[in-house]
Amino acid sequence: MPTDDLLLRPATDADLAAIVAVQIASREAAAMPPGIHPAHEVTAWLTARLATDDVWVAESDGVVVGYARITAGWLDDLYVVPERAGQGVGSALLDVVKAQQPDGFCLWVFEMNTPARGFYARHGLVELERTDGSGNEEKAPDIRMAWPGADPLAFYRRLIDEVDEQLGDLLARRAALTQAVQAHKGEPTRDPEREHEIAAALARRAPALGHDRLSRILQAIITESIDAATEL
Ligand SMILES: O=C(O)C(=O)C[C@]1(C(=O)O)C=C[C@@H](O)C=C1
Repeated sequence: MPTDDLLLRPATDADLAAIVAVQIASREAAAMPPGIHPAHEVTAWLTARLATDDVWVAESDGVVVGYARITAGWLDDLYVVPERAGQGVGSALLDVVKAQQPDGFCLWVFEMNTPARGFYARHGLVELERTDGSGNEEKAPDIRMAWPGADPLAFYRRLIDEVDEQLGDLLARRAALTQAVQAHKGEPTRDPEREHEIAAALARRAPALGHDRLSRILQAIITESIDAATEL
């Protein structure tokens, strides 16, 4: 069916039941881990989200066939009923999302969901980072993708600034711990075996960087932490 029959409009409270049904049907048919919330919990969740988030529906002949849910900088949900998959409904909704978030946005997609990953890649989204799934409810590996918007450099720099806020806090905490151990030892001493173990642990969390690079990064962090304490 062509997409010229589609009406794209902001959702209203009256769309709640339809949106819940779209999400459940779409998830069941998609290459995703099974939903872990029963319908009444999905309903409660989306009721609250409708009040706060920017939700758009795609309507065909008066029937909601897909929806997108947006929060600042994120596309949180994009679901299309299985009967209308591959017919441009998702693309039309994604165009709405791009128009609503011209400065770019991120989303999480399950690694196993290769059709969705291909769809997003075809629409200009890029892969940013991967997780082992330990941080999501389904415990399934996922991928953060991004559409970098009108000014990609500014978009990526904003994301770097967000991560560096956390990195700065972590470096301050780590330096304080190095300094505490060194103070306990009484004089600055290095323990290469211990540093090797730490680099190995870091490499398990950041395999793309690998042991040798992380070892050099760790060296710099420890050396600078010790130096900072001696300069106090
Ligand atoms: O564990 C120690 O012995 C420390 O002094 C701490 C620390 C670190 O900051 O992790 C610093 C220097 C050593 O070479 C090894 C590790």
